[in-house]
Amino acid sequence: MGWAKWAYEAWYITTEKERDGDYDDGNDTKKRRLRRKRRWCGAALLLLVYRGPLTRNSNPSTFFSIQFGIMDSGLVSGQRRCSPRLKDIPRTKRPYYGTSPKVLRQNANVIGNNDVNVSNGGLHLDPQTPNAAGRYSTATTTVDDTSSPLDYEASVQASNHTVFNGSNSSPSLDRKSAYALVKETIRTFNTYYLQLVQKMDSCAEHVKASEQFDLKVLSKMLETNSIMYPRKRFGHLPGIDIGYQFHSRAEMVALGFHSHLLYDIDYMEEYCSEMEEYKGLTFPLAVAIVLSSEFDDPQEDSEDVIYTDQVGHNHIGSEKEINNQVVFYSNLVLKNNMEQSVPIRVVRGHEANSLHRESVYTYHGLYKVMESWTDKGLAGLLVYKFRLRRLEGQPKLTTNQVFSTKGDTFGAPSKLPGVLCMDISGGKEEIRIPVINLVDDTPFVATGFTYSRFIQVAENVDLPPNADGCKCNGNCMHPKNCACAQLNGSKFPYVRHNGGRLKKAKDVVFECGPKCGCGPDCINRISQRGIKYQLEVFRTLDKGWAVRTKDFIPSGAPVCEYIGILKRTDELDNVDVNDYIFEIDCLHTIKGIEGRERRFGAVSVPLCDHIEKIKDGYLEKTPEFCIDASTIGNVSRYINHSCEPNLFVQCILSTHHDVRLARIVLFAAGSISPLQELTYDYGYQLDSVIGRDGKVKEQPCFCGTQDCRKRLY
Ligand SMILES: C[S@@+](CC[C@H](N)C(=O)[O-])C[C@H]1O[C@@H](n2cnc3c(N)ncnc32)[C@H](O)[C@@H]1O
Repeated sequence: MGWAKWAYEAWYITTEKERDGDYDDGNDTKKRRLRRKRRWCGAALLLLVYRGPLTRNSNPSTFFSIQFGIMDSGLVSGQRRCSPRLKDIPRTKRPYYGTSPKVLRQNANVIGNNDVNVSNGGLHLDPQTPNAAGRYSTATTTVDDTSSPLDYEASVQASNHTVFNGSNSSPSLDRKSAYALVKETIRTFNTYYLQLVQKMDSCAEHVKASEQFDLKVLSKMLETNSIMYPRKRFGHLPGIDIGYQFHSRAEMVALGFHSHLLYDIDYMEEYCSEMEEYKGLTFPLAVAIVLSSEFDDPQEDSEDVIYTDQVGHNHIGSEKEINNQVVFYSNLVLKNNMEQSVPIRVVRGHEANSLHRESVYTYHGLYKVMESWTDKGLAGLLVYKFRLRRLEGQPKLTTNQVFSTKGDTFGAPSKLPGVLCMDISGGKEEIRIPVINLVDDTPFVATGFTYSRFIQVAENVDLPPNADGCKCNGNCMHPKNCACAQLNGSKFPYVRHNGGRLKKAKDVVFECGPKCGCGPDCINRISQRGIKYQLEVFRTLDKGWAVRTKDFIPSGAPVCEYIGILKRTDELDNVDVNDYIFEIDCLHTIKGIEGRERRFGAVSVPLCDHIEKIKDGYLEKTPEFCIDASTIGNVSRYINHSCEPNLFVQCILSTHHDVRLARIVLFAAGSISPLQELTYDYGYQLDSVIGRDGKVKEQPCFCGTQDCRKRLY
């Protein structure tokens, strides 16, 4: 560990120094030396992190390459939880609520799913294992037995329906496991990240330290066997479809999609040619390539890209000496891919132009290296260029994905086509919320509805008095001294990062309130600051109005509170249809009353004494109170349901401590890219909605996700 510490510190210090401008004296040699030093330190650290074999390459730009360690693949049957709400749904169709990645991985193995193939050396060409990857590979061998096992063009054609047409095919267990596992892996990554951020929260410049955090988080993921694809493999990775967006290079490493934080090309080394499944192939061979934002590619939307190694030259010999490029590592790798027709996963990165987002990387699909040639690069020196062409038969990226990839979110509302209202809040929110309809002629009618930022309370509801608060001054700093933090298990539930993020969903979050000594900037008041992301109400084809974000939203960030009139639920008994009711069922979900489940996965959080004391028998089957947003509300009334949502519901107590009247705040369940629709799980029990005629009402669900339960209620 001494080595790791040395490498980490050296890497950290050099990065800091460069950021602080310590080397910014116009001395290029000094800068180059610094970068090289940092690269060495980073590589050494990564090497230690991955604990894999070290191979020495002649090109300093790819001096070390990293192989993931092999994981064990013990066959242990994973259990899926089942509540009464889900009892009628076949086991394979039940929604996924966040079992640990480990259990999912075990499930994948138990069902013969080779999605996460950790035991056979990483290649998935076994015709006995029918999974997305298996079908793909099997198709290759059966379509044309004489073709190379890596003739991906044939396999793409043959497996079009199973691999690519996700939206049209019914969800299969293997696909579901892979998608769920991707989500869970990213969630684990975010959780570790936020835990680390919290540890560092007292450090002033922590916000900028994301690269160092990434390394630590990835090392923790390796320790806990949480990397989704720990072995490198060719072709598509199940669960990661074309158009999938990574929010950092580290996310790609966490998933095992591309295992370098720094280099463009991820490749398999020479020793792989000794493996049975790769017999006859010449290595090194690239598996994935990241075309970064600096990458100058004039043909952005074409099917071809021209790639030149970012380093561009071999820095062999003295520091100042820059040689012509020779066909070695990154170039050799691509040449090998070209000569053997082995396609490469291509990811394209773009700098963000919106709040809190650094970059986004979109998976564009499999590309084949078509040709290579030499050209004049910097100072007239020789560089190798490669033309990569997208394999045919792969779906095109949607407009949203392309826009999002470019960090472009359609510009100012006034310039947008189809704008029906410039600001639904009428100036009440700090950021305007436009309403847009690009799909049909439906006008936006807001008669009978008043926008409000704050909850209104019905006359027959008595709010409890404000609870005694903490005695902190200014900002609450030390959880041990803060009475509110103590209610949260002696920890602050939030970290300051990106304007405040909830570390993980809890049964209830106790925030500081009116009687607390702290001010509005206190870390324990994150949900009280109103909407800070650019949201947009838009028309959908089948779900009416919906809400999407124009900004990147980091996981755990508060998005909006469900606003409306706080009412007694029994008042609604005579109402026929009201689509805008939110039952405050915090206690019911915590205690599993009437089959209600905890809302955000199986995250086990200790119940605080206060809630523990409430006896189950005391609770009505239906929550006593609800928030009715039919006549008064905010943007959250337009947020639709999804069976795989990107928001989660968090109960929050910030004035009184009566959980039956808790505030309902929606938080980002993962990183949310611009232009994604915002959704949460309404959590209806099936057959729980009865019409006036006494018959069970059914509402089909159009969320369109892989694991859709098909009914809203
Ligand atoms: C709170 S409102 C959401 C906003 C609503 N779409 C609108 O146009 O005002 C809830 C209603 O939206 C529709 N809805 C929401 N999510 C849906 C989904 N996944 N599938 C079908 N309809 C949905 C249902 O009619 C539901 O009762």
